[in-house]
Amino acid sequence: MTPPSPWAAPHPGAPVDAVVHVPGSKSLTNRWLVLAALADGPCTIRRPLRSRDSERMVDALRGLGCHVDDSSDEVWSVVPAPALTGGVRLDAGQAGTVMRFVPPLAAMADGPVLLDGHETARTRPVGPVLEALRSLGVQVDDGGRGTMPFTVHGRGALDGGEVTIDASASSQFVSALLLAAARFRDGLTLRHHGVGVPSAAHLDMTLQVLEEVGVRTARPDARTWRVEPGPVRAFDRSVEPDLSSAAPFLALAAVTGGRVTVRGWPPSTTQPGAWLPGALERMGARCRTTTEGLEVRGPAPGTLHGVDHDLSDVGELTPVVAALAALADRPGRLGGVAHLRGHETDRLDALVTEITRLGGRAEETEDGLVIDPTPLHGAELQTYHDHRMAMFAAVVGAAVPGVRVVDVATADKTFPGFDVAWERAAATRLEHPGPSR
Ligand SMILES: O=C(O)C1=C[C@@H](OP(=O)(O)O)[C@@H](O)[C@H](O)C1
Ligand SMILES: C=C(OP(=O)(O)O)C(=O)O
Repeated sequence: MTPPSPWAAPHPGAPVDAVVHVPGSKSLTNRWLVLAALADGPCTIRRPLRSRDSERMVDALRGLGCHVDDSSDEVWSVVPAPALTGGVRLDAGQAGTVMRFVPPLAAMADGPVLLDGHETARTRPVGPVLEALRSLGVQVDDGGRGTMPFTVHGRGALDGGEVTIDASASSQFVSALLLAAARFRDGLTLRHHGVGVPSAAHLDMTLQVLEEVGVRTARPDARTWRVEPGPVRAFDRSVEPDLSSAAPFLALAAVTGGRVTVRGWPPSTTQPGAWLPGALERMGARCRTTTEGLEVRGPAPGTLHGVDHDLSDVGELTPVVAALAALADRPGRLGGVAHLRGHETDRLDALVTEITRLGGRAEETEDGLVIDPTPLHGAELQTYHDHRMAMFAAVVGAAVPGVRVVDVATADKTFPGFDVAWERAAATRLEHPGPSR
């Protein structure tokens, strides 16, 4: 059911005690889908994320001739096309993973592939991926903009070779090329020039999934990746819960002085969410792994510490971390995330605007934000078609009465039913609040 807009963000006013189950990882689901399209046989993806971003990837694969059976919520099967087919128009929606990961597949299709998306996605950068394909001999028509819409004129096959790009605006440029490169005749040597590549966690994830399907990769130096040519082995894989979708729920424990357990937290993972327990502990929360998952216990309300965070490896978590920073006991600096200006919205600008609307103090820096916590008041918050701005607003609303959220349903980019899961968690109460259980 579509939630009302504006949606009244629940304000528990007491410590919560929730056990939550979050949907599968967007980043892993869409990587497995891409690899399935390139695999040497039928593949099985268990516990996938079904959301706007993964639906756009499924549609793209079907458009390229793959058979995807997603009738079950538990298990999807993908039969790769004998040869990827062109002559198709694909819709990336708002999904960065679709607009960046699909062009290298399109380059191996047997005809033109037009990729377009949601109007907010038409300003997001794709240029370095398109330039890389051009330098590998593929014709790409993008009107010189480096954004959607564009047409990749598939050639059936690519020789691969050596390519240099500037991936400072998105790690997804690197992931896109690496994911497809084993199917290039000569594989790929990819070099980055420019300031650093953000989101190291997602790059590790790309190398990890490639290894799991038998693709040989190497990292000769910090700015170079090598993918050897070879088959992508057919696979049967389960998708981890999305730890970035779990982040607001962990924050709910932190800001209410309550307890939240996220079920199925993986013992080891390449997801950026692996960074969260350490960061929450530095802010005064306590985290431990139980038989159920990861449990976070928040400090007494009002005592969450403001600390500085380098988010360069885990930029996706910034909006939730910004909510925590705005509710902390002293200023905190969030750095390493200049590229968030090119996300679903300009997230640095959006966060400053919304924190200011709440009566708080925040400023943009060259590569992030400085947040100086002050007492906040209720307000109607905008979400800018950005799922993570909806999650930011929900976390603030858990600590500040009177927060209303415009278009909380936009969270369904990665978390369908976020509002219901949030209401349920926020309605729980810890029976014995206090420093220990
Ligand atoms: O590869 C991925 O799955 C992602 C990489 C990151 O992109 P950027 O490096 O553009 O931030 C992240 O923010 C995005 O949500 C998902
Ligand atoms: C930046 C994000 O998404 P995308 O995959 O569309 O880049 C995100 O999920 O925070």
